[in-house]
Amino acid sequence: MKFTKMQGIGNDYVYVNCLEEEVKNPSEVAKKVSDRHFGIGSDGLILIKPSEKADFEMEMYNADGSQGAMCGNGIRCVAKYVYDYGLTDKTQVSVDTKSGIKYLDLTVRDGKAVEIKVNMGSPVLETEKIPMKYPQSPVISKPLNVEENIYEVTAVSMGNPHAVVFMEDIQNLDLEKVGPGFEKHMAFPESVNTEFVHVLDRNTVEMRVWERGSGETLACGTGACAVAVACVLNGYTQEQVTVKLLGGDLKIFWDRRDNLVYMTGPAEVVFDGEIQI
Ligand SMILES: N[C@H](CCC[C@H](N)C(=O)O)C(=O)O
Repeated sequence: MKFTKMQGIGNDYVYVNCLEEEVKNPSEVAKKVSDRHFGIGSDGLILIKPSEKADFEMEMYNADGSQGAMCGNGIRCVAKYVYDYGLTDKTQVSVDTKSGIKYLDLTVRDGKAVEIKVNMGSPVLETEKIPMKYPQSPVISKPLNVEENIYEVTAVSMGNPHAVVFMEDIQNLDLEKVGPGFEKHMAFPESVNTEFVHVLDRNTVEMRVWERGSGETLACGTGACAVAVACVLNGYTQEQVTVKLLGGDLKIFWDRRDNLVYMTGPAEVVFDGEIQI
């Protein structure tokens, strides 16, 4: 199987051009290629497929083989791949996903896409899903008991589920210990991606993420969008937010007039390869 390893601010996936390759059991392939010792090493597998509804289709699998509905860092890399590898000469590309068609604008320099802006669609506030101990007026964040510790959580969907937790110190957070308790919490029957956020100023936050199906990653594009929405709803930032992740920064803008979230960031090719799988 021919593949291209790519990364969006450190959120790295194995990409397969399914206009040329066939991947029979993508869930199993995702687990094998993601292994950082016995495989290629990645946060998961992303298939680039033809589409009747858009220019291309993105099918995404986490490292544990579970299928994700959307991947923000991944879709920027898909756009870069289809342009750089000559599948299209358009600098405005549409990509169908399990959470709908996304529209991307490519910035090209020396014939390569270097920055990609994605219309990530409209956020959905899902905090009401979290059971309240006492009935209160509708609130943006709700208490969630994780391993006997109470965390205030703002639940936002960007086509995939996110739980956003605000705290003063995320550097010393033991994510390996805390992350799984959120991921598998009964409040999220389809599991959840959890973002731990420290607000730096009205336009800047830093975050770490424990991703559903992949554990801690260096970045999460949909998560950064969910964080920006949660920051605005809780009154911490303005609608234009720079989200600083371990792997780099993403620029997020929530246009409240038409309720669309825009994410802008880089995408890089690491290497091309072939693997017997
Ligand atoms: N783990 C996520 C999919 C990958 C999302 C993330 N890598 C991004 O860039 O949005 C899920 O199962 O919903």
